[in-house]
Amino acid sequence: MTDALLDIAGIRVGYPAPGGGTKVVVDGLSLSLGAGGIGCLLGASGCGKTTVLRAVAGFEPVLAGRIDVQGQRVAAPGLSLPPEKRSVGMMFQDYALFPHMDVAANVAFGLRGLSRVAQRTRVAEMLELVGLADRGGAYPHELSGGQQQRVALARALAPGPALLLLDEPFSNLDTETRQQLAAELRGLLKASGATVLMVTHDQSEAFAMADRIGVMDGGHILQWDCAEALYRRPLDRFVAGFIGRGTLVPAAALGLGSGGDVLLRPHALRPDPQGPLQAELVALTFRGPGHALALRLAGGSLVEIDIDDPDAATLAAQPPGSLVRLSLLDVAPVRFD
Ligand SMILES: Nc1ncnc2c1ncn2[C@@H]1O[C@H](COP(=O)(O)OP(=O)(O)OP(=O)(O)O)[C@@H](O)[C@H]1O
Repeated sequence: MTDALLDIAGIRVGYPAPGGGTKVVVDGLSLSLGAGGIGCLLGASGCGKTTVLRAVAGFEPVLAGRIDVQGQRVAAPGLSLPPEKRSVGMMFQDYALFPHMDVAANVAFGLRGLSRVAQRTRVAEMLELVGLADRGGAYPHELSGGQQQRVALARALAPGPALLLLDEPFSNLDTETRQQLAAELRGLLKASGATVLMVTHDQSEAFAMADRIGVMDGGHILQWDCAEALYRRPLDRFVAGFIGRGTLVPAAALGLGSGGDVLLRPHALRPDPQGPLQAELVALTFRGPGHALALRLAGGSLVEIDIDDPDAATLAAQPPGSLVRLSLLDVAPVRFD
């Protein structure tokens, strides 16, 4: 055992297959989170993110591997502690607030073991934490989506779980509210001291929320790292393509020797009349702010780079098909064999 608050080692999780047997959807997955850390599983729909949360919460057994919470084994083959014995709280995609209960009663829902006075104190603390101290008497339909989400968070945190699981916490909110709330929710979670494992398919949410992110594909974590490391030092081609904007191009197309492919980020190349590289101009598009320049490199790779307004003004006079000279700014680009 380690001193991590959540330690998942090599879990396999599956569902009954229609024709009999088991369809394995998570395999050989490991991660570990220290107390107070926020971890996030990031991946496309169907890659197994929710299944991992369900296994940690105690709704799905593990077929191999183990899960420890606070040093206690909660899941292993043949062992599955019931959800209520795991000290794990969960906030689901749709919040599922009780519509006929006011905010205070919703938050008190998981506190039935406490005295009335203790319940009232804890509810007040939680509503204070999420900035809704004066809304305890309101009903869910009287609140905005963002406020409802904060009530759901207060309800999930109220019993003081060692670990909080958040499944797509922003899925009900419009894009603008999401951006604003991701940073706010991170602040609330950090203030609460909770250890959190969340899932999302949205990279900007993962970046805004998490200390560590696991990029998932096909039931595996390909890389478990901080946002910056995923962007700057992706360990494999899938992560390189999935995180941030960028294109893998043959090293030779950028005048770099010894083969393989290079990850070209949008700021890695810039127009430069004295530059050593040459590419064909495909299109110049105003993005607001800045411009995107689509280019065809030697060998045929199509790439898009971001350029400054002065460079765009110079290139605006050049027709598609003309040649553009370039220099490579990224002196040590990420390479794959
Ligand atoms: N109860 C179930 N029975 C059978 N198969 C299931 C069940 N739940 C999920 N699956 C399958 O397991 C795979 C992983 O699903 P999961 O919900 O974990 O993915 P996800 O990454 O969370 O996707 P999403 O973002 O769409 O929720 C999918 O192929 C899904 O169809």
